[in-house]
Amino acid sequence: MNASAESPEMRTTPLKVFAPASIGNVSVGFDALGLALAPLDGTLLGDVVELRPGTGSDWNLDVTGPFSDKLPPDPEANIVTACCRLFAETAAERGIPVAPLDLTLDKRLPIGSGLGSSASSVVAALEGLNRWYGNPLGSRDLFRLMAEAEGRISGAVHLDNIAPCLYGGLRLCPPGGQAEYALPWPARWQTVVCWPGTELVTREARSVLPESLPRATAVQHAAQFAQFVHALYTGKTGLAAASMVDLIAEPSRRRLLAGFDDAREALLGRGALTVGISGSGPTLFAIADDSDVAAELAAWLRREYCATDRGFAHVCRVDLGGARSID
Ligand SMILES: Nc1ncnc2c1ncn2[C@@H]1O[C@H](COP(=O)(O)OP(=O)(O)O)[C@@H](O)[C@H]1O
Ligand SMILES: N[C@@H](CCOP(=O)(O)O)C(=O)O
Repeated sequence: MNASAESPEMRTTPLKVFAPASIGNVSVGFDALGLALAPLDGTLLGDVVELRPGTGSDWNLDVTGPFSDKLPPDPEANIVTACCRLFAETAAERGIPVAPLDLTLDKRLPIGSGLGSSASSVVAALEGLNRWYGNPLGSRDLFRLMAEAEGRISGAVHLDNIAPCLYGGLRLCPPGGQAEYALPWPARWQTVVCWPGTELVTREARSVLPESLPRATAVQHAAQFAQFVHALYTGKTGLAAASMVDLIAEPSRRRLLAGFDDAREALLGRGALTVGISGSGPTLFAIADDSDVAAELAAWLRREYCATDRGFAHVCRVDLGGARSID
């Protein structure tokens, strides 16, 4: 923890908290597995929330950054303001009064991208608020608030972005509870993510999913999930990659992602170990165990999968730090 040494009442220096981008679902493990990402070139891929002493009687939010123009202009419609109010209510229920602050959201992740954009704002805001006030909420309560805030925006509570974004790494977060567990991730693997520059709102991408699945599909997914976890723990990276098959969301969602099928074929032909939809899309991810291959996949994606000049591709390692203070 990097909390400032100033006491909460006396704090005058701004506090900035960064929360990384994440892939929810790694093809296998729909709603139950998520991976935090850090671009190898040092790009800060995630949102930053800065907190300062309040200058008014209510919370005050400014939004800056490359994707600020895509957010609703009304601060009340921003999930960061909702997080402030949720935090204040929860603290008040525990007899801890909190004075409103001035905040700035540096919106660095595209909205509706499949990179856990709303989770990144939620985690940076709530982690920042808790640090600012001297950590009045325990980690379970804080995690619960983050889940609630993310659920409000994406249409369902799913922890597969919140957990990796907060704690880093690959996290297993069984739906329906608050538990989450760290899983190993192969050190040699590089994850290439490409956001094509278009938007796909999570709520809509969830609405195309089937309500129920055939028994054979459920059995196959459970087996593949178990095989994936076994392969990670035993270092069988080939088996792990082969287990990354999306039987739940991809069959319904791939038609929402222009060029996804062609991209997968091209990337597998260029040495990708596996290719999938990041979160609810339209970001695509591919895994490679060789730097040259990863760089070639990223170059191909920039050329062929990006649909607007705002799109990007990054070669990433796993982010093991999760949410953290930055200068
Ligand atoms: N700080 C924020 N970050 C991201 N989205 C926000 C934020 N505040 C409000 N929103 C709204 O929440 C919705 C998030 O859409 P969603 O598809 O869930 O994003 P993502 O999948 O990238 O997390 C959008 O309608 C967006 O306008
Ligand atoms: N498991 C969720 C993940 C959504 O991630 P996002 O980055 O698109 O918000 C899903 O697949 O719906």
